[in-house]
Amino acid sequence: MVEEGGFIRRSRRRNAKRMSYAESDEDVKQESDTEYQPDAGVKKESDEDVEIIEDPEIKKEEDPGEIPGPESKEEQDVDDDDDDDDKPLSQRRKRSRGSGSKEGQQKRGKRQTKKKKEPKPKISNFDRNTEKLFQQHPQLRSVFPELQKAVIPAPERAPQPAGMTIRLLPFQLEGLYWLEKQENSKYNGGVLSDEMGMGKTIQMIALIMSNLAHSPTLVVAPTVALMQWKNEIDEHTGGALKVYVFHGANRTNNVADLKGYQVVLTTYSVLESVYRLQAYGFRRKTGLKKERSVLHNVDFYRVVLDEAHNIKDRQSSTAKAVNELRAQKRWCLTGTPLQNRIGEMYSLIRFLDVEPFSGYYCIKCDCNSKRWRFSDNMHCDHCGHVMMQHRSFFNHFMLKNIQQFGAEGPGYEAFQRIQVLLKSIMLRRTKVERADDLGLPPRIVTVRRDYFNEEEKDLYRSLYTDVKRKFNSYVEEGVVLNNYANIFTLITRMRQLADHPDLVLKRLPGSDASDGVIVCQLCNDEAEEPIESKCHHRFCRLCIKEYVESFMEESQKRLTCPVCHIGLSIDLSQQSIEVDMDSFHKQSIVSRLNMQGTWRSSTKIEALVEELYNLRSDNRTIKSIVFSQFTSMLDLIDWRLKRAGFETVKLQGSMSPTQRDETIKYFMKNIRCEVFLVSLKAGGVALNLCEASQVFIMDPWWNPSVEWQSGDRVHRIGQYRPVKITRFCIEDSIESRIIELQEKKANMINATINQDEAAINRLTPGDLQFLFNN
Ligand SMILES: Nc1ncnc2c1ncn2[C@@H]1O[C@H](COP(=O)(O)OP(=O)(O)OP(=O)(O)O)[C@@H](O)[C@H]1O
Repeated sequence: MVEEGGFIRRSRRRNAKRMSYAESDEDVKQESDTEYQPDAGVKKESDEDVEIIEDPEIKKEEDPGEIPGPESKEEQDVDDDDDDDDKPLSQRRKRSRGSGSKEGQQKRGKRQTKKKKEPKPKISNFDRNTEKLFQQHPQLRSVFPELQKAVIPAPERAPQPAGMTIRLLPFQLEGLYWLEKQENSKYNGGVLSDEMGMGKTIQMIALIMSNLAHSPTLVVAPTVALMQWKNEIDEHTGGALKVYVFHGANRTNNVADLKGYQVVLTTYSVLESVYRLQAYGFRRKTGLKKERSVLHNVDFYRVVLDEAHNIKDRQSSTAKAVNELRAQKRWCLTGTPLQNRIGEMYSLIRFLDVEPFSGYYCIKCDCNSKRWRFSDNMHCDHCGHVMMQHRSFFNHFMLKNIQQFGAEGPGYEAFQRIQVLLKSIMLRRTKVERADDLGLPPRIVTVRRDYFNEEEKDLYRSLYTDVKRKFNSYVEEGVVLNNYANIFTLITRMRQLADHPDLVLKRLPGSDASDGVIVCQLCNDEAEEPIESKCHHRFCRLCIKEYVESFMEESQKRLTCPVCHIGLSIDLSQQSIEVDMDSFHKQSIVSRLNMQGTWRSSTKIEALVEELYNLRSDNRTIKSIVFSQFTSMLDLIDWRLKRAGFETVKLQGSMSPTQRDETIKYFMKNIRCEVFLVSLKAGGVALNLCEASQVFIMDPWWNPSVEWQSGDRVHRIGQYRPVKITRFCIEDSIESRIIELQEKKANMINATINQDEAAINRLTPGDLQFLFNN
């Protein structure tokens, strides 16, 4: 009876642990690299009677990448318990019986005395689990030793591919040699991670040209880069490559059509939307309807992901959509270094299908699989062992110890393993390393500091006093994080006021739709690339992304919607909401102001006008790019510059790829057009604007990488003039504190190896204190 009771208690304890595991797993899922709960809903373009379909997979898929370390008490106990699982019940009972009996106690006593004499060396849980993994999967033992031994061939130059009308630079020919070798290796692809603007596109086109028998190649790119790919291919391959742009309402739905092309170009959002319609369908009045995805039914030779960090969230529907593509060779292009973003790297490894790094392994049997499949939320579909007994190779050997120990001890070893893997699958060169090949002119960055005029100062002071009072009361009550949404919105208002008071005083009404215009609920501007949260609030993609990424709470559980303050759930990579053009009335701030009468410009806008006047010269046009995060600011600048006699063009997120392309071409080719106004939300990445040599950044932001990317639009191959980047800062406002904070964070990026970029982007309570501390 006692024995039975003991057994029953024991089994109950085990269940309790399973439960707490399931809970904690859910918790850590929130801590995944995107730090938000992906929203699975999406709407099919232009179908009014379409209902949102949930993605059942997203919720179901557990993420071993996020399992708490085996060092946690919970997991340690379960592992110990589960050693019994393979034994017959009678033996388990015997052990349990023995432990309660006199004989058992005597034995234990003996064991304890023995233990005192020769203490066993303590084995860490990591080592214990590693050994279990190796026992069941002996082939894993040699993975790292072999990688370490692998000979990385000395860089050689491939011949210039026939048919390419552009001469590849020496380091690009080396890149081509590496691409060819890598594609024919067991990895079937890899990551080309040259710094921005060094010609990753050109090198990939050269790879396609080097063997035209293999086709088609699918290139997935951000919308802003789509036409650039087409132009680069058309210009530099003398018509040798037939290109199909899979985008827009008239795209084909015939698989055979695509097979006739060497290159198919599409965007992440189109790919995600066609995949969703195929996998989950959409509801019409007549019932659930699924639609076959053309892109997922072609056997591509190769798939190239441009700006591959778009799939950094492996739980996002975009990552799922790319993983389901059929291709023999897989490539990722990204200009951002991977070493510092270990969690994000995993998503790329999964797309590249690098074995054994992308797989899951059972520590109880030889079961291994590419997918995490636990239909009953407890047992593996393949082997029946419980979740806890499965390990993600990448997570176990690389991620977990870094998360736990940083760059020390076992964390350092894990970091070394990552380096070894990257050596085999990634090529990265920097502009500094290849300065001789590139022949790039210098790049000078300056901060122009101005002071508010009296009227602006009064307005700013009253807003600031109010904000500081609120912030201090949150600090006193210890509720800073609970009020993060409020604080973030208030900082946005202060930044807008530093640009021009009208951005705050004349902003659009609080509702998220006004006259067909979607209004971002964070910046209160017309939303750029609008996306929607589960609670149905709409934001510019960039505004909400920055909001999510800046929140420092590790679990992200307390992150709330800035509007309704319930827990925020939003898929940052969802397709933008299409604006209904029939009911759309452009609500530019200019149309809401009396510009002819009493309107006053601002200190910052006048500072820009002064800079641009100083650039004017009689014998040549010096072209400039002006970046702002706020579209209304760009509207005001546009109006003011036109009055001052400057010809301008503007790039906004609401433009179609063709409109963007035409606007860029107009700026590049029209000698009279001096200023290009670019919304940071629309044109921060993947733009080639090297006709310009001056960059003006209107509103500083604490994430330095956004500004670096802006500068890289003009400091790239093809630039022959020195590039000057001017950052505007109103000295007596929050902007000067932001710049200081930015410098602090930039130093951190350089100083740490295990600091992921998300951490740098976060605004900790300490950072907030720093911002309000004047
Ligand atoms: N060998 C070359 N000769 C002349 N121009 C070149 C050469 N290689 C690249 N370029 C030009 O340099 C510019 C930058 O190249 P590309 O867009 O391929 O860079 P990238 O590394 O993909 O940049 P990003 O990371 O910003 O997307 C393009 O305009 C391209 O035409």
